[in-house]
Amino acid sequence: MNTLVDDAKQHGSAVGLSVDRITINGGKPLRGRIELKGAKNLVTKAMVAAILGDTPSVLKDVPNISDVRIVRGLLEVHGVTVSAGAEEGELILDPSAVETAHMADIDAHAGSSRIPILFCGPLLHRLGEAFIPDLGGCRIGDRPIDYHLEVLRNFGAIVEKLPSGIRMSAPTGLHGAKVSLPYPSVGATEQVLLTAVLADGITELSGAAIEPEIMDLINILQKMGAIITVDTDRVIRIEGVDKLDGYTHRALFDRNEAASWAAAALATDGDIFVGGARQAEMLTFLNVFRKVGGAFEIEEDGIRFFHPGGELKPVIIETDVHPGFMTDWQQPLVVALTKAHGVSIVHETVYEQRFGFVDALVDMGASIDVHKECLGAGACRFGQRNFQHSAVISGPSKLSGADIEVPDLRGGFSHLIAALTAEGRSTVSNVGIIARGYENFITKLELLGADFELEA
Ligand SMILES: CC(=O)N[C@H]1[C@@H](OP(=O)(O)OP(=O)(O)OC[C@H]2O[C@@H](n3ccc(=O)[nH]c3=O)[C@H](O)[C@@H]2O)O[C@H](CO)[C@@H](O)[C@@H]1O
Ligand SMILES: C=C(OP(=O)(O)O)C(=O)O
Repeated sequence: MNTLVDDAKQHGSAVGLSVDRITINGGKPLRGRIELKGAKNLVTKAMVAAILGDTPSVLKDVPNISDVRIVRGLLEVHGVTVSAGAEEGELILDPSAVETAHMADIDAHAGSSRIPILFCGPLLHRLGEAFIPDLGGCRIGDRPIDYHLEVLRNFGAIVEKLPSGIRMSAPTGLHGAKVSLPYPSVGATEQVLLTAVLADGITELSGAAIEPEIMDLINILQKMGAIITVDTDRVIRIEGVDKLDGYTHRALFDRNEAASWAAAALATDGDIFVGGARQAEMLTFLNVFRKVGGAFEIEEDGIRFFHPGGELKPVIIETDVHPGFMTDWQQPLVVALTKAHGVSIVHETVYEQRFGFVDALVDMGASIDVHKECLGAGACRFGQRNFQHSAVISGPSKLSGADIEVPDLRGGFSHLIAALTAEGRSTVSNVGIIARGYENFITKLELLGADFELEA
């Protein structure tokens, strides 16, 4: 079987989604209210952090998405007992049996998520060794792990690459280090945090990523007993401690999901109240949303995103690390930009191959050209390197229904939006991939009044 189809089925079935395809009758505005839970990009890391505690942790607002299921499976293989708490979306993670678990089944869970790499530090602290199977995640570029491995070597880990994955050991323990990242990688920053908190001595990380999800992970680690200082200019200092306890924490809301539904409201001429969304973590998105012609109202319990009428306007966006315009926001927004009057440019500077999803939009009638030149304010790491990383979107275009296949998580959500705005019927297949990061997206579409049928 084709791996993409296989992946889509696995992700879908992990959350009880038994359909592969949705047939959508487009042209109906999405209207109504949906509720967010915790961020995929925080919750999965918070689950790993529980391994570091001497006592159980309680994580609230955990979404029912397949990446959470995968991390849960990995934790259980490592001896962490994971059970449901009293409230919906609450997980209790008890790491007391990690030392006695055996690691024979580990590659049963390989290949579906990028999180296994973050088990290294916690397992090295608890067991003195770790084995990391091949990593999954969205195919949006090469996604190397060189920064992670270099960071772990700096802490004193011995890294051995095997055909089946990577084996690590720390025969003399892990020691605080001065670490500098060549690019503010989210994952590598988390690697440093999860390793440094129990390492012997002080760690100074420069070139750190400072995404809100990382700040929330720091909140969690501090609750556990860690000492972490966030300085100006992307410097984070961690004073290693001897032991950490479990935590109780309500996860930060999923700002990527919020931005996706906001884009859906705009593209479909709709009006969606996204319960749980907050302004502070979405400032950059909200500015762009307003410049395109979208409107929003910030309430205590969420944000209402709507199309206020009138023409949408083109924008020039450059994706970037926080506090820039997040790379995971561009795909859903590009669909709305196909309706803007004029030429928009999206310069993708975080991942080198994140425009695979536009082919389907072009088949549906969008006018989008992708270029290898840097068409943003400045050159990025991908300039002069043959990566098609700048998109020029000329609008407005009328999209027509088509048969389209979901290529990755955010590209998949943008395909759903495209089908919802298009004239006529579209069939979107491999929708299981969307379950990696969007909880109950089918139910939410129903709540918002979308006209669709599910196909097995
Ligand atoms: C599960 C999770 O939280 N995923 C998010 C995380 O991914 P992830 O943590 O994988 O992304 P990174 O921030 O690490 O990647 C950013 C850039 O650094 C490069 N790089 C990274 C590590 C490394 O060892 N070597 C290297 O070259 C990557 O190829 C990429 O070009 O941040 C991305 C950027 O905000 C988001 O799009 C993802 O949704
Ligand atoms: C790229 C993404 O996730 P991951 O890093 O898990 O593949 C995403 O959330 O859009």
